[in-house]
Amino acid sequence: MAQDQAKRAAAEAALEYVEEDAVVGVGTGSTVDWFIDALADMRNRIRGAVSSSEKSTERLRSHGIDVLDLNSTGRLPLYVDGADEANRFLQLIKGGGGALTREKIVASASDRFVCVADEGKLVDVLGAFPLPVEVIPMARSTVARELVRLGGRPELREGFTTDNGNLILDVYGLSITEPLKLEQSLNNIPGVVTNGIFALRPADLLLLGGESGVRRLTAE
Ligand SMILES: O=C(CO)[C@H](O)[C@H](O)COP(=O)(O)O
Repeated sequence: MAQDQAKRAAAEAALEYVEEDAVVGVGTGSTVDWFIDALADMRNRIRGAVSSSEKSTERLRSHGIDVLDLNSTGRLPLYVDGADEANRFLQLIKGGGGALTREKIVASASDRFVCVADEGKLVDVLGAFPLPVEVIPMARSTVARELVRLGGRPELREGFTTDNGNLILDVYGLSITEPLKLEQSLNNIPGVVTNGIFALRPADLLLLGGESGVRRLTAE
């Protein structure tokens, strides 16, 4: 099964978790694009969506789905998003698309986080995928030096600005054996807005598309 079809199958399987009349939290990325396209068929049965990026907002609106402000919705019953890597505790690396900050905000405001991905995203140890870190522009160098001190090799994502007007450092060479601890340490570096480890708020359910259909994983 091609990777794209695996993503599509996982994304469409997430529809069954969408409740009538709900506001749905929507992530960002190619897998989520499939979810948005599928959600379009339910647009008259949901109240709308809270989006995690300008890109997803545009796609939601193109399907006639209302995009609501998180400040006016309160907590959300469901957040659906992709991942760059997931381990068996459903801790994730996210931010390949650079939307990690808003993704983390919407995930933390949601009662249930359903992560949709192709099975190639499941790993034993997080970190083969370079860890995205969103930084305030003036802190780029100081944060980069601190990331080197922690054992990583940060690289500026050239020509990229986040929806929040910040930069992304992609950190290579980290073997993330203690995701919770590293997420918290990175949060403490002045100038770091968000890091792409989702361990403080992991996914609740992982839908993995692959050859044999869609596997449903909950945390071990
Ligand atoms: O975190 C993300 C965007 O910031 C995406 O969810 C992640 O990069 C996965 O993307 P895709 O579904 O295209 O493989």
